[in-house]
Amino acid sequence: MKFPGQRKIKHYFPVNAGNRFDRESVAFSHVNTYVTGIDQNLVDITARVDDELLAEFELQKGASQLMDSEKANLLYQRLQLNDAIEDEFAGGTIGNTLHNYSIIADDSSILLGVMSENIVIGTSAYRYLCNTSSKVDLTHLQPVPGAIGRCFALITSDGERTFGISPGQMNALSEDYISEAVIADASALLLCAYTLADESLPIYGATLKAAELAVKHDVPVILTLGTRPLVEAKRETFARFIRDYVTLVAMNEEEAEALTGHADPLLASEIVLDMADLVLLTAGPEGLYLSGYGDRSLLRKTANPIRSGAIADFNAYEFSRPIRRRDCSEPVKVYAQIDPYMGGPDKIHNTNGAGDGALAAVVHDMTANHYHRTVLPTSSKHVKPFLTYSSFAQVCKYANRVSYQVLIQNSPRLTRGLPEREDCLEEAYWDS
Ligand SMILES: Nc1ncnc2c1ncn2[C@@H]1O[C@H](COP(=O)(O)OP(=O)(O)OP(=O)(O)O)[C@@H](O)[C@H]1O
Ligand SMILES: O=c1[nH]cnc2c1ncn2[C@@H]1O[C@H](CO)[C@@H](O)[C@H]1O
Repeated sequence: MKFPGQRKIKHYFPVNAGNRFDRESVAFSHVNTYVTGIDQNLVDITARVDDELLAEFELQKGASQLMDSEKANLLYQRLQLNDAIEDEFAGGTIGNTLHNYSIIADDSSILLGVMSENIVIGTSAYRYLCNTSSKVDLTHLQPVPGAIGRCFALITSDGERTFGISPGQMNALSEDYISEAVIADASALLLCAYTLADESLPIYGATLKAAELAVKHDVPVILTLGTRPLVEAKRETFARFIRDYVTLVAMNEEEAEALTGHADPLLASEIVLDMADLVLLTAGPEGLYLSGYGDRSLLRKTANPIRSGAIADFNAYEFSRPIRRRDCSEPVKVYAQIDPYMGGPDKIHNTNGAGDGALAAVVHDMTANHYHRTVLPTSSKHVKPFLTYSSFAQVCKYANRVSYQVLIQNSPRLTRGLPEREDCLEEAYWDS
């Protein structure tokens, strides 16, 4: 696997500068890592629409919502008639994150979900397979006799995306297709709130089984919250699930407010830290926040100016590395924030998937840490079971950079990794 943001070799390798053994054991060892995750497999049908069309089809702007197949077919016909469809491309919040992880980390991932057993050229299933990185292992998917899901990703002129979901058989995933071996050896298990929305669906049971196995095998569970109305409707259920199973929660500001009642990102993160160990909160043009725990004796002071918001001096220890609360002798909440990379792209056509991109970067840093610990358990990097390889501040930079890449591509799935060097930046950007 590639190490995250290998811009400053000195910063990442060798860990103990000049130690030839360390360098060689890293270079020559063949440790296989991968992450896994469960998704409602679907394709994104991206189309440009106006607010009137959203109103006509009773779609709540900015949210993800289910549509019955009659309405979905009518919408599809209308979009075709208006020549509004830009793309039909593999989507799904976890599918995107695994794909992007595999692209930026050059490492494997295993996708769990359903796939049509008969693939016909041009169908959603066909497109899904065509647009997924070959590093994403699709051999554990459950075959189903019908179609996978369709997600109408409707983009309005303000760049906002609204999702209408026609589920097909995307929720048919049975717990029989959740293999203990796959979960036990993974560096992380990625889940989304969407598969926890309806207890009567098979995919709900599959998600619960995967989460239980992950906890049994001490594999970090990562939960991304999906969409505000769902979090509002299931607030208590999700809070309980997070307390019981989740290490890292990823969400945007709206989902954070729905979960905690706080619109302020720092206050919302503080509350979520009482349920989980690490919180990624993306805030669109305000950048993103990464919050978690540091152990008091291992805290590292920032060299950046100290900042205050709803929490005073919140970034004081952003150079520390995140660790689970239970692994701290004296846990201290640590916060970091970063503005959009380069201020964000000049023009944003479509923000779809920018949050998934940020999460893929955090997952990459966590997996790099797992890999390094497996190869070099005696390294000074592993005096404690840290969750990431890099500091809060560094992970923020990386997540922000990957989001930017998604935004300039206008598509949630990256076609290639990040450039090795940032020509537009001074090397110093990657220090610290
Ligand atoms: N308007 C913007 N200007 C600059 N940067 C942006 C803008 N919107 C998003 N970003 C960047 O993308 C990151 C993630 O964006 P956002 O908070 O919109 O994610 P999200 O709502 O979870 O997206 P999705 O659910 O579609 O994946 C932000 O942290 C920021 O770095
Ligand atoms: O209900 C859903 N289940 C799974 N994925 C979804 C759902 N709604 C939207 N997305 C996915 O979220 C991605 C951006 O984060 C989009 O690519 C879309 O496919």
